Formats: sequence, structure tokens, C-alpha cells
Amino acid sequence: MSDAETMTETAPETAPRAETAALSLRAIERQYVQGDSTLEILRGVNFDVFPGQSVALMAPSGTGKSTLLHVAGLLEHPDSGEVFVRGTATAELPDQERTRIRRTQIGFVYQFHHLLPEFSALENVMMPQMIRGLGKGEAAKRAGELLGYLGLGERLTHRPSELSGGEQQRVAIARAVANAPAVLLADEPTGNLDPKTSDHVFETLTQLVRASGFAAVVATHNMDLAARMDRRVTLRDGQVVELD
Ligand SMILES: Nc1ncnc2c1ncn2[C@@H]1O[C@H](COP(=O)(O)OP(=O)(O)OP(=O)(O)O)[C@@H](O)[C@H]1O
Repeated sequence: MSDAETMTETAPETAPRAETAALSLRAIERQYVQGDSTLEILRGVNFDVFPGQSVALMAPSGTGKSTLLHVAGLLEHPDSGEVFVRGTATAELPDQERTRIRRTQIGFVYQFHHLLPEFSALENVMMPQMIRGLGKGEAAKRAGELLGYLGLGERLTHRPSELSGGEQQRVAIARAVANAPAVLLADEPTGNLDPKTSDHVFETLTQLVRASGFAAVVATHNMDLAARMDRRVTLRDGQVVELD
């Protein structure tokens, strides 16, 4: 199927849904003050992503994709508005509780993997689970299963420097979803990879979303990759707008 066909065959996400959104942004405003000028980046963003759904966030450079992902991932506070994670309002929560939700419910993947260089692939994926309080044995079991699912069963003891770029990024994806988050947020996760490898990583990511039932929001400039996701949205005048 061509990309154009895929694009037009995907129904826009307009009908209301009864199920609780994995992630819900309501009236999010975010501005940056630079000297005398104020940059209004997010201007009333409303955005829902449901379990098992993948959304490509495609917008020109500088329009606020990273800002949106930071706010959605509870890394930054919006100036106003509310972020709900699995129906829980987060704006008024104490920092400690926001951190707990971020650690357990949100997974992040970046353009550069940020794996810990002195640890193996398995240990890198065990880490977030152990921070959450899981025992070593259980964390290793889950990490092994995840890496096996992502085609890295033969690479468990390799350190990041002993893995290819695509393999490193698959380990980063495994690490991000190790705690079975409500939502995976990815900022140009394949921006650093060649087209073939990036294709493979994306395929793995979308398969994992479908199989695991978490939601994924992926900022990407790559139209071909975005065409494979369930929805495509952009940022226009500081608001999230559905494409298709
Ligand atoms: N801490 C900050 N202080 C001031 N301005 C900022 C800050 N962070 C981001 N900006 C500005 O806000 C705008 C949006 O930035 P953001 O990084 O969210 O864009 P983006 O869409 O992710 O861009 P890219 O695709 O290039 O990564 C940019 O114009 C940027 O210069």
C-alpha cells in the first residue's frame, strides 16, 4: 500500500470515546520570556491519546514539539492547563508524586539513546524497574523478555558501544517501556539512524504499541514513518491539530 493510500484510509480521531485516555492535555499554555519578548509556544493545547494508539507529531522545527512532549511527560509545568495521565490530574500534585507518575507511567525515547555506557543492554533495561522497587530477578526476567521481543535476545550482555545504532535505539525503547507505562513519548527516535535501520526501529516500536496496549506519541519529520502510525497531528498556532 502506498503512503498516500495509508494516509487517506486512516479515519480522523474525532469521535468521543468512553474509555479513559492514557494521556489527556487540556487547555495547555506554555510561553517562554526572552528579554523583552514573549514566545507563546503552546496556546490552548487539547489532545487525547488512548491505550494502544500511536500518534505521530509532525510539525516544523521550532513550533513546540519538544515543549509539548516535556509538558506531557511531566518534565515541565505548563503555565496553565492540566495534564491527565490515565485520568489522574497532575497539575496540583506534589513534585514527589509527579515524579512517581513520570517514572511509572511515562517512558521516554530520545534521538540519542542516553544508555548507560558501563552497563549491558540487559542491565540498562533492568534499571528503571529496580528504581521502581522490583527485585533483581524479576527485573532481569522482564528485561530479557522485552529485549528478546525486540530481536535482541542474543545481545543481552553487550554494552551500548558493542551494539549498532539501531540496536542501541531498540534497547532504549525496551528501557522506556520496561515499567509498562501508560504512554511512551519519543522525540525524533530515529533521527540519528540511516533509513533502513530507522524503518526497522519504527516497525518494532509500532508492533510493541499494538501488542502492549500503551499509547505512543512520536515526534518525527519522517512522512513515511508517520504514515504507519494510527494518527498524525501537527502544531498550528500553538494548538494540536489532526492531519489526514
Ligand atoms: N527554555 C527556553 N527558553 C526560551 N525559549 C525556548 C526555550 N525552550 C524552547 N524555546 C523556544 O521555543 C520554541 C519551541 O521549541 P521546541 O524545542 O519545543 O521546538 P521543536 O518543535 O521541538 O523544534 P525542533 O523540531 O527543532 O526540535 C523554539 O522557538 C525555541 O527557541
